[in-house]
Amino acid sequence: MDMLIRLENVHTFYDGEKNSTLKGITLSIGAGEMVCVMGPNGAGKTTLLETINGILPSTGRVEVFGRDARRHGPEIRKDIGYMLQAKTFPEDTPYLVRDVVLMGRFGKIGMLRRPGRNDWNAARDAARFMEVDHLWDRPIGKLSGGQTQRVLLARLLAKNPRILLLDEPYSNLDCRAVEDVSRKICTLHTRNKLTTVMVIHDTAHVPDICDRILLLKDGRLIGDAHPDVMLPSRTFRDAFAEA
Ligand SMILES: Nc1ncnc2c1ncn2[C@@H]1O[C@H](COP(=O)(O)OP(=O)(O)OP(=O)(O)O)[C@@H](O)[C@H]1O
Repeated sequence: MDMLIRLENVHTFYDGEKNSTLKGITLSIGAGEMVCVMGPNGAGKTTLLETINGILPSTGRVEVFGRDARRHGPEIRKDIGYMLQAKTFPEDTPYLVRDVVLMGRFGKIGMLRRPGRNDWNAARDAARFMEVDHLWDRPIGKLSGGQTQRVLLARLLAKNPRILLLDEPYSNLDCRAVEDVSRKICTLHTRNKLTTVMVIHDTAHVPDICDRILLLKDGRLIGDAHPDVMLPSRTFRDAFAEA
């Protein structure tokens, strides 16, 4: 399998912190894999996504698409769709759904060009796929949590990435919206042959097509296995027990 993401003995540091937040992480993620990252609060899950995205200082080796993620960050990020944790927009945010979806094209458009017809077409196709095209002219701040999440996924899709990094895409959603967004993520992953790394909290949110769960605790990778092996394991249960 072609390894798209490779970390070797990675320590990631936050500015001003003496100790590293990630502590010696080694892992590889192959093309087409769907990987869930789990672990208690503060384990380093978001930090792991940001390290893969090449935006935090780290030691060790971080390779994405076979290139050093810290040296080639901007080029690598053109092919990564990164969705931040629980984004909600204030009601008076001055953007319409179509503006937000089109933002997914900005990396391809560049600073000096205006969006062309193919950019609008890509945005519209993405909105259609995520079933938010009927919301096209609505202000982004006036949507429900599930609709907002689908618009943000449409923005990622408009970018046409090879890797998806999703930080808790299901937080703030009710059960129906979780099911709906989950189905969309899985279809997108499979249809576009993506490699997906997704932070989740709830074991009920592990998709059927998940290949592996990475278990983090205190900045260390303490487990890496198929959900059928990981979820019933003692390691998994103990990770969430109070220290
Ligand atoms: N900007 C920052 N500066 C310093 N420390 C940080 C910063 N961001 C996160 N941390 C610390 O790094 C550790 C890991 O945080 P991270 O957000 O990666 O955890 P997480 O597993 O995603 O947690 P959660 O489940 O609560 O979202 C925590 O101890 C946190 O306090």
